[in-house]
Amino acid sequence: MNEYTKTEPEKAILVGCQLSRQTDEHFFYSLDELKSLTETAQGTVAAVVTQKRDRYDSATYIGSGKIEEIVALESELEADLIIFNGELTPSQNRNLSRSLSARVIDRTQLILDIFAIRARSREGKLQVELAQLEYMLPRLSGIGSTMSRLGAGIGTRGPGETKLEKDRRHIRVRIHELKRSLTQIASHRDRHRDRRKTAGVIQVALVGYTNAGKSTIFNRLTEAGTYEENQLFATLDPLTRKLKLPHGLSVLASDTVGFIQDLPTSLIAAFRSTLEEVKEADLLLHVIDGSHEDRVQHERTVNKILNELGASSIPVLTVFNKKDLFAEGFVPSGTSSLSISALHNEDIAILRERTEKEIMKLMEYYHIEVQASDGKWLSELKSATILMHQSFNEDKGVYECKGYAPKDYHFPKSN
Ligand SMILES: Nc1nc2c(ncn2[C@@H]2O[C@H](COP(=O)(O)OP(=O)(O)OP(=O)(O)O)[C@@H](O)[C@H]2O)c(=O)[nH]1
Repeated sequence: MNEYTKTEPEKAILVGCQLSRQTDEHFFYSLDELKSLTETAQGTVAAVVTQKRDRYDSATYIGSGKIEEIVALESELEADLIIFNGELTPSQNRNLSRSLSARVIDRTQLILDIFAIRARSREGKLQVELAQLEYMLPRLSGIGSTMSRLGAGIGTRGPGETKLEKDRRHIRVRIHELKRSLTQIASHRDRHRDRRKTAGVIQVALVGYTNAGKSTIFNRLTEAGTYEENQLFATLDPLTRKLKLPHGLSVLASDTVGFIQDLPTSLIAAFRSTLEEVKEADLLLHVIDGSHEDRVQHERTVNKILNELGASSIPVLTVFNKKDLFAEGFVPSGTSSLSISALHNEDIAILRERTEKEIMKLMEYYHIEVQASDGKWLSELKSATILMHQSFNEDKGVYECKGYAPKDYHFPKSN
């Protein structure tokens, strides 16, 4: 529960408009997704209304006959809000709000709302607030009082609602402030990223469709190794933590925002900097809810977004999660994949091992001898490489060490 959660779920009517150029598959998947998104935002779906058109009505998005149908439905079902499965222009929103008594929101506002509930890092929260305000600004005038501020239910919640003022001037000032803070956070993050790169720290990013279980896996993978005194790890965003691999090497793991189909453009822009982490990653763990009937579309959606981000060449380990809920007989295929349940410790251990194996593929095998007197070097190898094997060679008086090291790793000089 969070402070924006209402105890009574709001009743929503969903409205979809299928254009002639849109396939049934895409349209109904997108509508199904809108249903899940509504539920994620703690609403219930009371009815779904659809219409086929050649193009959206420029004044009201859908035709007047459909609006009358919705007017009748909203009073019959006592709906609290009408959610349109698209992006309404400011004037469409105004006109629809005049005809309908329930609150009108669109897909973008719904998604922004979910992001507002879920944003965890300070940067994420500020970005959602900025995207909400920028979306709201042109839609302010002439809208009923419930729409003119955040915090009035689904589609209106946000991390900064207490600071918001109704009037545009205040919003513009706040937008300016948010942009400044975000620039500072971004440059701070860039500096850290550079330091991490220079230090050769390997980075893993968890990506996946919303609700796939990324955060659950992330927390379990990293719980043993949160913050260390080590400077490199000390002041990171809370969504990047240390992940210790079975042979002792520590890498950095980042949790990312959940992906959604047709992510509104304003949000892609807002989250671009957070998603930079994805581009910088050496390995992606693509988490898929294997128990979800739409898992194939989910996987496609995520791959499409990765492609758009320019991250499609990064090696991926596909993690089919929620094995405990898989349909009978479902066995995911794919060479670089595994099935787990994030709720089972033994599966998390298997994932950790598998992640280490994938990271080894990015490294170079080494076999070296370390002088017995050179203990410092040995401990350096343990912490900076995957040291698979070490044994003492009595004849030579050296340790034989075998393992995998980052490609640009500089082996320390022996005494
Ligand atoms: N039964 C079952 N539930 C799981 C498993 N993994 C995660 N869950 C649940 O699935 C829900 C979503 O998990 P999260 O970890 O929040 O998912 P996420 O991918 O981070 O979601 P976003 O924040 O939307 O990106 C939570 O209720 C988890 O408890 C699993 O292996 N089995």
